[in-house]
Amino acid sequence: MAVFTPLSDAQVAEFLSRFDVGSLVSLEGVPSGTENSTFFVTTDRRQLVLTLFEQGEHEELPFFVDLLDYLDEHRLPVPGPVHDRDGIALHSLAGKPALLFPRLPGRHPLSPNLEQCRVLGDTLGHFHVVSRHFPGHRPNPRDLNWLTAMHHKVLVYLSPEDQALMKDEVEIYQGVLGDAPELPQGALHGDLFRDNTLFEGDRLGGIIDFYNGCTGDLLFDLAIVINDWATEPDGRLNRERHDAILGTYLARRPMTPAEREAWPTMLRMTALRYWLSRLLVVYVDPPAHDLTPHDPEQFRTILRARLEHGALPLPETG
Ligand SMILES: Nc1ncnc2c1ncn2[C@@H]1O[C@H](COP(=O)(O)OP(=O)(O)O)[C@@H](O)[C@H]1O
Ligand SMILES: N[C@@H](CCOP(=O)(O)O)C(=O)O
Repeated sequence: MAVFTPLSDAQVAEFLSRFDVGSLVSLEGVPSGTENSTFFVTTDRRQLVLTLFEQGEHEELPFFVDLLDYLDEHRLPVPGPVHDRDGIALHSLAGKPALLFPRLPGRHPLSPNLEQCRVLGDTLGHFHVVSRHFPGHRPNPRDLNWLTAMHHKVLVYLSPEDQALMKDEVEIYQGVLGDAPELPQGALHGDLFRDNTLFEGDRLGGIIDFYNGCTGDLLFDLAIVINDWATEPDGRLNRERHDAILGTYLARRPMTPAEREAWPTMLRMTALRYWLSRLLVVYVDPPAHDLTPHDPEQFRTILRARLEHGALPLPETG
């Protein structure tokens, strides 16, 4: 259950009256959210999603609005925030910052087929071509500096073997990525897991949940995608999904030589990023709400598999 702040029909009807979206017909809390309160709102004119921000840095919300507006203007499949009659998107409701979005069609592809992988790779490639010119700035909150600063907090909860693994890995990333030439930069989704996309058959209805959005190494975003979308339960890469995603991505945005060099390290670093963030949730900073945390072991397994088997060859593009 993840509606942390219940809303009445009257509150939402009054809220909607500043927007040109029609009148409230029905309001439904969305149970699957993890951080914010999300509602499906139906009016006599359209289907919408209302999000109340429960946690996080509220001063960063204008960045997310600007990023979504920018991507929407560039015809990426994202929920461009609905602006009111005065052009304002960000409001307050029940004492919480609130945004209204179009409701996008589709379901999360938990076992994506190869066409869905191709579509996702193509869309992310397009996203990154466009996002290189996004003028906003928000440093990546889960980059190597964060890993370096935070990994100490969980070491005490790990076996001696895992402590050594985590410490050695962070040191290697500092060596490899610290000395590398700057990688191509742009705006990132920052958490593009399967459950942050919606597909209707093979059509991508949209990419949602931009609250890890930031600016930084584009390769970081791509490595997150490969680790989530193209990994077998034993942590090894699934070659077909890997090639489907990277084939279409690289056709849109070929990697630079520095990115090719950094790629195996980036796959490991983004696996460790989730191993660590999930460990922090379990041991150090559990959420105020009673939600089942994601399993840290899954990303330890992925990290170990990347270490043991390395990266797969990158597919050739036409
Ligand atoms: N624009 C949207 N269109 C359709 N469904 C959405 C949209 N935004 C959110 N959802 C649904 O609400 C759920 C929770 O939203 P999300 O932004 O992921 O919340 P949280 O950050 O709390 O996890 C999503 O898994 C999805 O099912
Ligand atoms: N998708 C993530 C959750 C979001 O990451 P966080 O660093 O913002 O906690 C996961 O599967 O762990």
